Amino acid sequence: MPLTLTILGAGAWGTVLSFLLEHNGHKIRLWSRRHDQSLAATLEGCPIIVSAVSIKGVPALARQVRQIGLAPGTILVSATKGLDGETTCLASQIWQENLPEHPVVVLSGPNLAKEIKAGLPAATVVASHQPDAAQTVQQVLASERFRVYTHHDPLGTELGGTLKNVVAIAAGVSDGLELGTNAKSALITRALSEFTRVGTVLGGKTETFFGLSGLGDLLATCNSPLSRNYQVGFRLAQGQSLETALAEIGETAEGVNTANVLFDIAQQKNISMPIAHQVYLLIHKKVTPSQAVEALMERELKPETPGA
Ligand SMILES: NC(=O)C1=CN([C@@H]2O[C@H](COP(=O)(O)OP(=O)(O)OC[C@H]3O[C@@H](n4cnc5c(N)ncnc54)[C@H](O)[C@@H]3O)[C@@H](O)[C@H]2O)C=CC1
Ligand SMILES: O=C(CO)COP(=O)(O)O
Repeated sequence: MPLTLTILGAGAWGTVLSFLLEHNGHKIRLWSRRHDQSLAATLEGCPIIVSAVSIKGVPALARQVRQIGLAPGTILVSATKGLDGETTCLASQIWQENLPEHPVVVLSGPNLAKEIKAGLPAATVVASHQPDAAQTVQQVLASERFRVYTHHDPLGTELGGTLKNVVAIAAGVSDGLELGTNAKSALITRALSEFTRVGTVLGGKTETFFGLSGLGDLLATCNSPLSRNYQVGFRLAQGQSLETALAEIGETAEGVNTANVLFDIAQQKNISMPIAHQVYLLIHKKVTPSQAVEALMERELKPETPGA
């Protein structure tokens, strides 16, 4: 049955999600902070609200939506991949705190917006503690060009999509320095162990990090110049400053903020995150790209323990 749905955030991802939903026959109200639109009117009567704003916009927007109020049963879908700098919370946690009575569904997967916009096939995950809500979103969003899987681990699903952005910066550095395929394979594999380690401490399930929203998204973003986070790393390796790289990319690269928040989390919880640590040092100009590689290669020798 065709529905009227709201998408909050008219950036690259919000726009492509609206194309996918319109393709399935649904009517879309696309809200942007830049347009003179009433948020209350945009939300009214919509059974599903999709948020695709950058993490920095989520806390204020979630408070606004709470003040307006939603009809009982309205589902909130969070498509943001980031960590809030102030609270270290994920976007879905911010939404759930503000909308405690409403089902929250996390949407995350290897989903480079430009490929999906071009009509290329892709798959994603919708995860929630409320399986009915995840199934509803699956039915509404799935099509012959966008395969949607449900999942029961929203925290792990969202962490996979969020943590891989930091690794994508490192992968961009690796390619920018022309370190070759062996180096990048090692980087991606060790990074998967690293983010499984922090992800499970934060409450995600180990197996989730080996699925579409973990390994899947890691492979997509670490191997595609379409990834803005990869582009940040690539440009840093070519000698651009972070400020120039971000300005030229022009869209959100969540990995930069995530590296900062992750550094605080790793310190607080005493978790070893060597790759994320070097990314943090690099974006703060404490090491050069070559020094970051050297530091990773010269760490104390140890046995390999995949996934840990
Ligand atoms: N572009 C992609 O391929 C994908 C992006 N994502 C995630 O979706 C989120 C949005 O990314 P994009 O649309 O690509 O970025 P974008 O830079 O194209 O758009 C960002 C959106 O967030 C809004 N926004 C930014 N700061 C805000 C603030 N302070 N208050 C309110 N709204 C604010 C902007 O107005 C815009 O609508 C990010 O978390 C990203 O990681 C997830 C999957 C794929
Ligand atoms: O999350 C994404 C693909 O799944 C988009 O990656 P970037 O934000 O690095 O472009």
